[in-house]
Amino acid sequence: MAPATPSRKPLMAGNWKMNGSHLEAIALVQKLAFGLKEADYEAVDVAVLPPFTAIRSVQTSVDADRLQLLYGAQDVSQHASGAYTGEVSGAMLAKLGCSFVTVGHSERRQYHSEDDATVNAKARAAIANEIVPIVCVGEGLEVRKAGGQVAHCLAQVDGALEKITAEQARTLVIAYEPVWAIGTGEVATPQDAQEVCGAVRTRLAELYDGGVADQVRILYGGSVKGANIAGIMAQADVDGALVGGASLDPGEFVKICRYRDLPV
Ligand SMILES: O=C[C@H](O)COP(=O)(O)O
Repeated sequence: MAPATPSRKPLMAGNWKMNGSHLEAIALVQKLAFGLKEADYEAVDVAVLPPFTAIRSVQTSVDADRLQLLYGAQDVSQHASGAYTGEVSGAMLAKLGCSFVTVGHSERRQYHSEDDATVNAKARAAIANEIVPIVCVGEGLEVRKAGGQVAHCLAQVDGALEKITAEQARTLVIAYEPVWAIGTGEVATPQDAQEVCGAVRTRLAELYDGGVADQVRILYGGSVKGANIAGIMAQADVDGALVGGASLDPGEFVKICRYRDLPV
């Protein structure tokens, strides 16, 4: 199912990371389906990003119950097919109905040495299969302490978007995830999130045009939960969240999707 994205409909994407069996994934989807109402889906796109082993089960649950829940993967091979042991291609993910795939997550950059060229190749592999890449950028603590967060993230954006056309860029999602705020309980302030997300949008206008910049959804990620989402979503250039730990708790994730009801 293609995500509905007219005029930057907010997107809440739950990155489950390496958690849960396919059976636990089904249970989690069922709980989310029970918690999320029609009005929620009208207000926001909601997506889950299970581990590869659970995507087929999520697809079956979504199809069987005709859920409006979108789903995707956490990684994609830069190659189309062939002798790449352990890798999963964009075509395979497309066949499973994936709408999204994260590329360039800091955990892939850090633990699998993925550089901007690899992130770019993966983003293009996703696009070639009509899957929307969620391109992740973000600075580590040292860069943040030195005040280099904007330059660092913009360089990652430039690298990730090489050879991606304006037409392709329109549907992109970019996620700003300061590495020091991932899974640490340290949340960037709403102003920190806006500073980088706003700079990314300006860069999109420079790389492409204002129309593209207006359409691309820019998410914040890093220790997002019900208690802080409303303030983050109040920022002009934040269009949603990439949620890790809190997305494994269906009650908390539903609360995040209903950020409009929460105090800023
Ligand atoms: O992809 C999600 C991010 O890495 C954030 O994870 P977190 O919400 O557990 O901090």
